[in-house]
Amino acid sequence: MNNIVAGSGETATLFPVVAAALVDADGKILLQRRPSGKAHAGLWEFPGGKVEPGETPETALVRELREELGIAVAPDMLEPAGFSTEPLPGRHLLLMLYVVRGWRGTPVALEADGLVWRRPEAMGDLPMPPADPPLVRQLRAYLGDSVISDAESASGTV
Ligand SMILES: Nc1nc2c([nH]c(=O)n2[C@@H]2O[C@H](COP(=O)(O)OP(=O)(O)OP(=O)(O)O)[C@@H](O)[C@H]2O)c(=O)[nH]1
Repeated sequence: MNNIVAGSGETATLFPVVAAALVDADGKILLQRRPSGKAHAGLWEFPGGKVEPGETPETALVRELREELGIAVAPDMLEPAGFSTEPLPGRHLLLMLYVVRGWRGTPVALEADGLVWRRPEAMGDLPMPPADPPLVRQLRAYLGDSVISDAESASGTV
């Protein structure tokens, strides 16, 4: 079920990963630094991780945010906001990004090397894994659109 046909004609195993863009009251997004000893060590990423067998993307992300940051997120607070794909050795990454605007608790780096809050337009100077720049572009478009539609609904034009 999980095998896809890669462009070369070979098959690759799909590797589903979920990630969150936590948005604070100033419109800043939380990024975490991957620890040494892991793939992409030292790079900045959206918190999240693998979808384990038997999990939905949403249950996986709720679990990862609890494990990595110590926060509680209700599944209905996860807004699908974009995706990216990237070939990896022996498998193919499918990285799904959700916007999260509400959670309980204060994020703490329980697994990462550090945390930083950045506006999406200011993320360019942080080194990120190759799959992430497309997500940042989609995030900027998504948040820009939702800011516009929030303003329109507040002014009664929608
Ligand atoms: N959470 C997260 N993972 C990302 C991002 N971008 C990206 O390429 N990834 C990749 O997606 C995978 C995430 O899985 P993971 O964090 O659970 O895997 P891991 O290898 O660190 O953990 P493991 O030690 O349990 O195997 C890694 O290969 C990671 O490099 C991102 O923005 N957020």
